[in-house]
Amino acid sequence: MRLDVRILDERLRGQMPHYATAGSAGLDLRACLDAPLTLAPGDAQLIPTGMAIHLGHPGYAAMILPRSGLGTKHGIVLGNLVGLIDSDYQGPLMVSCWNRGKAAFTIEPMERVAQMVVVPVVQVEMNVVEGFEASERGAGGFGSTGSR
Ligand SMILES: O=c1ccn([C@H]2C[C@H](O)[C@@H](COP(=O)(O)OP(=O)(O)OP(=O)(O)O)O2)c(=O)[nH]1
Ligand SMILES: [Mg+2]
Repeated sequence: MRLDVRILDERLRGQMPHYATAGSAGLDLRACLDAPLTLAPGDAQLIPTGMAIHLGHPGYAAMILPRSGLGTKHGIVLGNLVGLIDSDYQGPLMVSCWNRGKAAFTIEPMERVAQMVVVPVVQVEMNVVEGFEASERGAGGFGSTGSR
């Protein structure tokens, strides 16, 4: 599908988020920083991606997720764990970068810091009931099926 995007940082032109391979799910988002940003262990900073998107239909959302390399090798994940972008949001797309590691990490301007996945959404209407039709699981959870 086509996604309306506004470029807010001219440096993005020519390096717009794109699918790195034919089968990629995520579009890498760049840190539109003016200077390198060092995150001390435990620090989080909201970083602009240099663009705004408008999904424009309640049947879609976008999720911002960590990149696995940065997350596992350097502890750079997201301050909100997952970013959820509403279909009617038109403001600057931001990434909260959190250094959950033990060493400082420097994010360079225009480095790819996270990835965005567009997903389908079902909006529901709450239907209040007194009880549920029986299911195989019922209220079992939190390991109820065993751990091995
Ligand atoms: O990582 C993120 C998370 C959110 N947003 C933007 C898009 C999203 O549609 C909006 C609101 O996000 P959310 O609903 O998660 O935050 P909130 O704290 O509930 O704010 P609001 O009261 O504005 O909904 O902020 C981002 O740019 N990056
Ligand atoms: Mg909200």
